[in-house]
Amino acid sequence: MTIKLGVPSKGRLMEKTFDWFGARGITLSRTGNDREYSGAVGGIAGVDLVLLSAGEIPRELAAGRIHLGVTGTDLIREKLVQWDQKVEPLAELGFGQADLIVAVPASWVDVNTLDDLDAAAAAFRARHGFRMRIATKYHRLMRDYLRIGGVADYQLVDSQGATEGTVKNLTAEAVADITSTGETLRANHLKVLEEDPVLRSQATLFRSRTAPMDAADRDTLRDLTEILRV
Ligand SMILES: Nc1ncnc2c1ncn2[C@@H]1O[C@H](COP(=O)(O)OP(=O)(O)OP(=O)(O)O)[C@@H](O)[C@H]1O
Ligand SMILES: O=P(O)(O)OC[C@H]1O[C@H](OP(=O)(O)OP(=O)(O)O)[C@H](O)[C@@H]1O
Repeated sequence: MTIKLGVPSKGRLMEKTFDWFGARGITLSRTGNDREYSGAVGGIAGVDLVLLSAGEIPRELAAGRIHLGVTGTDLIREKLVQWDQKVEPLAELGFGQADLIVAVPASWVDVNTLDDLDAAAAAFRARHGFRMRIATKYHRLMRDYLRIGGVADYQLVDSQGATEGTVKNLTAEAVADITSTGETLRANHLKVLEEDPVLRSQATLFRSRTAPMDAADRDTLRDLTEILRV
């Protein structure tokens, strides 16, 4: 068999992942034309490159269809129940840093903390007859965080992209999303609550705890982790 390495198939994450492996003597490359999702691994035999959406890598690792995968810790924690039983983080890669935060309209001058948000949510429900809407794609992480933080009168609305626009579009009152420079939040007149982030994420190399391996695969994996020094 072979060791399957899952890597994001496009954008910044793909390029930086290729650079990170390249700096350690393992060359990852896309083969075929620009739109073909196939790739090659140089510097070691017995490893196949699998190009995948960053969001699907957690599921593929948990299902044991790939042995190693690069994705954000935010996606692992959001998508895998009891993530640490399914995957093991081998190395933080030092890019793709982003914080999962809660943000409200900058004009809400009385709302700066989670306690303030709870009070505002209760007032909102009394006034409007429905619960304050928080737009996010991080449903599991946010439900846990808001429960522990004591916020009750809210509803999550799903937003898979352009989440910061939901407030202006009147489909949500607040958002929970990742931020890096903060520019998207500022441009959409949103401010982050003063609490620590819900989660600090970065691109990380994970090992599947469930992917089947024969003796040759085990040798390959050991050689690869030695070359990568992880
Ligand atoms: N602005 C950003 N700065 C740094 N990291 C980011 C930024 N936006 C997203 N990320 C990180 O990149 C990873 C992939 O993000 P996302 O799920 O948005 O993927 P995508 O690029 O939309 O790809 P796909 O749609 O194929 O899954 C996540 O772990 C996320 O934390
Ligand atoms: O703090 P900033 O540096 O402004 O970056 C934050 C933005 O980056 C991500 O979006 P992405 O570009 O992945 O697009 P998306 O809206 O489709 O998720 C994230 O969802 C924010 O919208």
